[in-house]
Amino acid sequence: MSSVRSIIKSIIPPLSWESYKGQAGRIGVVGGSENYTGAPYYAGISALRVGCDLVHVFCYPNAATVIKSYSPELIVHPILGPLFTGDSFRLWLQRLHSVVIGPGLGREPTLLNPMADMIQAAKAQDIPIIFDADGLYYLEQHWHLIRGYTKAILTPNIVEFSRLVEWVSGHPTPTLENVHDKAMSLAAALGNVTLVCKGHKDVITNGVEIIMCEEPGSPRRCGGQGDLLSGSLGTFAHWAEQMGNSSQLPDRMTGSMAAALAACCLTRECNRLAFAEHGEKVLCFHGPLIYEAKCLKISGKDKIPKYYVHYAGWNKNWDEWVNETRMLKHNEANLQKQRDLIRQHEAQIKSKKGLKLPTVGGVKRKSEGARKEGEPEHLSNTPLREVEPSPSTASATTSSSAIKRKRPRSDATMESEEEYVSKVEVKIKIPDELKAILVEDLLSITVNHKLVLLPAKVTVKKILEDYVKAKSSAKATTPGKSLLEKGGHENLAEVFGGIHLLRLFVKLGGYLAYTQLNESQMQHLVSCLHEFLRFLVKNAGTYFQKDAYISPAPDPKKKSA
Ligand SMILES: NC(=O)C1=CN([C@@H]2O[C@H](COP(=O)(O)OP(=O)(O)OC[C@H]3O[C@@H](n4cnc5c(N)ncnc54)[C@H](O)[C@@H]3O)[C@@H](O)[C@H]2O)[C@@H](O)CC1
Ligand SMILES: Nc1ncnc2c1ncn2[C@@H]1O[C@H](COP(=O)(O)OP(=O)(O)OP(=O)(O)O)[C@@H](O)[C@H]1O
Repeated sequence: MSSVRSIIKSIIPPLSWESYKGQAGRIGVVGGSENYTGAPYYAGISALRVGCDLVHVFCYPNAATVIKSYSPELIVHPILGPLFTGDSFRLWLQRLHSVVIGPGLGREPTLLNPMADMIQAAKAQDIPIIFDADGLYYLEQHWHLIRGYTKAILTPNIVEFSRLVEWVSGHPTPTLENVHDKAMSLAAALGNVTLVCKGHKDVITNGVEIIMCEEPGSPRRCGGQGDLLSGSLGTFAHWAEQMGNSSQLPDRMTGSMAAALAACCLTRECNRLAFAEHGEKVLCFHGPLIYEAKCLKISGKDKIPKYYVHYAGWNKNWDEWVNETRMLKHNEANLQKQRDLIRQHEAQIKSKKGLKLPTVGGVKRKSEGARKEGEPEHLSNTPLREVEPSPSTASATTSSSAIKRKRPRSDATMESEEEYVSKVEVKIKIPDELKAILVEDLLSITVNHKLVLLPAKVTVKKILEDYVKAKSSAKATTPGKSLLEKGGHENLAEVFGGIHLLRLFVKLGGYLAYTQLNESQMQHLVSCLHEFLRFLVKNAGTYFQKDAYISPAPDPKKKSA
C-alpha cells in the first residue's frame, strides 16, 4: 500500500501561491441526455472534488438545465444533438486538459454521429481522453479511432469489457475468466491504450505492464460509482500528464496507469467509507423476535465472522456483536418470517397471560414519536427481550470499556455548551432477567392499564438495607442509599418499591455522564452499580412480585356520565 500511495502522491501537483485559475485542470465531460442527467453530474463533480479548477459538461439541451441545477460549479454547454457543430465543440476543447466521454451520453445513433469528430479533435490536441459507459459503447464499432493513441484510457465494467473484447478480437467471449490476460491482449491490440477493467479487483494495463487495485471497496454495486471513477480519472490523468517525468514513477509505469490507479483507489476507498458509515441493512434475531438492524462492523477473528449490529430505532446501548446464525438478509422472505414470529409471539403471550400486546409485536421505535401519556419513560426506547433469562448474559460485566466518556473531567469549569450536550452516556448493563421484568412492567402499565401499589410491599429502603446487610461483611458500598439520604428523599425510599428502583437504572447511565466524577471514580461507581444489579437478580423473586400491580378503581365521574 505504501508504494501505491507513493505512486499516487507522485502525480499530484503541489499547491502553489503562484498558480492561476485553471492550472490544476480544466476537464471536459461529454455526456448527459434526457434519460441520464446524474451520470455527467457525478463525473463532473468528482473531477472537481479531486482538485481540478473547472469542469465543462457538453450535453443535450434537454439535460442542461437539470445538470446546472444540481450544481452551480459545473459549466454546462447544451451543444450536443441535431444542432451540434464541430466548431463550437473545438472552441471549448482548446481550453481543456482532458476529456471524459460517455457518462449518460445515451445511444441514439443519430446523436452519436458527431463522436468521431470530437474524438479526432481531442486527439489532435494531444490530451488524455477517458472513455466510459456509452463512450465505450460507441468505441465497440469505432475502436480504430483510438488505436495507437496512448493517451486514451478505457474504463469498462465487466460487461463492457467482454463486449469490447468481442468486437476487437472478432470472437465471442463465452467466459470472463482470465481477465488479466484478456485485458493485456486487448490493450495491446488497441495499440497500448490504457485499460481499466473494473470489478472485484480492478485490472489496469497498457498491454505491456499490468497492475491491480485491490483496495477493499464496498459490496454495494449501485449505479454511478463508475462515473465517480471516470470523472476523478479526468483530473488525475491531466495531473499525471502535467507532472511528466518529474513524477518519478516506477519503471514501465506510464502516467495514464498511475492516474488510473489513483482513481481506482480513491473510488474504492470512498465506497468503503460510505459503506462503513451507512452499513448493511439486515434482519437480526434478538430473543424470540427478528428486528431490523444495521451491520456496522465485521470481525473475522478466529475465522468465525461476528457482526456488530445496531437495531434500527433503538438506543445504541442495545448495539451488540452477534454471530452469523442470528443474522438474516433483508429480503421479502425474511420480512415475512419476522411478521410470522411476531404473530406467534403475540399469540403465545396472550394465551399465557391473557395480555393484549400493543402494535407490531410490542416493537416500539424511538422514531414513532414521543412517549404516550402514562407510558413509563423508562421503557420508551427499550426493545423487547427474550423473557426467559439467558445464563450467558445473566451477569453484568464491569470493564473500563463500559464507561464511555467524551473527555477527562479534570477541568469542569472549561466545559463548553457543545461539550456538555454531546456527552456520551455511561453504559450500565442491565442483566437480561431484569430487562424482562422491565418489559413485563411496560405491558402491565400500558397494555393492562395497571398501577403499582403504593406504598410498596418491599420498599426501596428495605432493598437497600438488605443489600447493606448482605454486603456488610464484604464492606460493600451502597449505591442509591446515600443518594436518597443526601437528597432528603428517604421518605420516598419508604414508599416506592423495586420496580421504581429498576426503572431508575434505565436512565442512570445518561444522568451519570453529567456528574463531575473522574474516570476511576466513575469506573468504581459503575462496578458497584453492576454488583447491586446482580444482587437484584438474585432476589428478583422477592423484590419484583406480580401482585405489586393493582387495577385502578373505576372513575366514578365516567360512570355517571
Ligand atoms: N444516475 C445516472 O444518470 C446514471 C446513469 N448511468 C448511465 O446509464 C447508461 C447505461 O449504463 P449501463 O451501465 O446500464 O449500461 P448497459 O446498458 O450496457 O448495461 C449493462 C448491463 O450490465 C449489467 N452489469 C453491470 N455490471 C455487471 C456485472 N459485473 N455482471 C453482470 N452484469 C452487469 C448492468 O446491470 C446492466 O444491466 C450510461 O449512459 C451510463 O452512463 C450510469 O452511469 C449510472 C448512473
Ligand atoms: N466486485 C467489486 N468489489 C469491489 N469494488 C468493485 C466491484 N465491482 C466494481 N467495483 C468498483 O466500483 C467502481 C465502479 O465500478 P462498476 O463496475 O460499478 O462501474 P460501472 O458499472 O461502469 O458504473 P456506473 O453505474 O457508474 O456505470 C470501481 O471503482 C470498481 O473498482
